[in-house]
Amino acid sequence: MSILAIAGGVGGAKLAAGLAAVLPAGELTIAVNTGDDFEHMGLTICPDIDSVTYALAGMNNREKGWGVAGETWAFMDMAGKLGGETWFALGDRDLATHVLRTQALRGGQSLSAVVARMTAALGIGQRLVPMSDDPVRTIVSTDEGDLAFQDYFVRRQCAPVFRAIRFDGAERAQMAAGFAAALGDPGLEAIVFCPSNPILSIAPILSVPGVRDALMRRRVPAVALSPFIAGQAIKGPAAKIMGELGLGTTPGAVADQYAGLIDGLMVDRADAGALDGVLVCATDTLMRDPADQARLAREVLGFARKLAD
Ligand SMILES: O=c1nc2n(C[C@H](O)[C@H](O)[C@H](O)CO)c3cc(O)ccc3cc-2c(=O)[nH]1
Repeated sequence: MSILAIAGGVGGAKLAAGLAAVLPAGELTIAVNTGDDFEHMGLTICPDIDSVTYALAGMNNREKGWGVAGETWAFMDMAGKLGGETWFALGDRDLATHVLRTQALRGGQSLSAVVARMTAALGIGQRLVPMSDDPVRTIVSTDEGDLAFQDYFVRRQCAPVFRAIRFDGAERAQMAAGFAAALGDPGLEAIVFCPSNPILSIAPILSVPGVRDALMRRRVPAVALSPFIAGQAIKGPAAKIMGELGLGTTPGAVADQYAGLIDGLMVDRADAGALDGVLVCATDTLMRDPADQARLAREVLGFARKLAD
């Protein structure tokens, strides 16, 4: 039996780590957003893949939600002294990931191959796959014009008003083989949308040709975990963006983002209440530590299995 999780970075990584901890090794595939990826200081940075990787390896920085725990910043300090860019912080340990990945990609390896090798090296027993091996780049249209994703998210701290989003390269991108294999796995038991930002993190995955169709045609239950508690995002700009788009942050607004793609929505107890078209399950959705992540992962899987009955 197998489970497919669909995840962005910070919020997604926590549930992904919980699922990885409670499922037997090899039974979980996590398909991860690469729309946030970019070239910076000559390196290919894949923030969501790295956030999920570090979380599954138990080496993530829990306060920041990205990067490595116990990080040092000598490289950034020196780069700043030399007049280099410092708005996007690359820690010394994290830097090794970007350098080795860039070297492998330039040597002709696919992103999938690089991710498989690095996750294995860090002792991760579940499959982590990029949504695609082809470049897809998220562009945010704002009141100040179009911004590349990290310019909007990190450099401008999401301050410009969000108007629209597009995923450059998506129309030419192919689903990564490992993602397609998980979607087509006859032993697939359930699909889980992690509590990532539906607009910034999940929409790019759905923009890859074939992904939405395959999810619509699923024969197994699909559940999403809402990233909101009482209208507020646990971390990040999801509430601001959903507000600026006039969508709101209610469970209904989340369910609308996944219309036709989910059978159940897990929400916090603060948001309990029935919805049309999807079954709702209310629980404590805040993940403070690995124990919460594992508990919530078990509850999400239990909910999905109940939907299959
Ligand atoms: O807010 C920040 N996020 C940083 N992130 C996080 C990242 O840009 C976003 O959280 C995601 O793209 C959104 O999911 C990094 C991620 C990496 O993998 C490597 C370096 C960074 C650096 C920053 C940073 O300086 N500031």
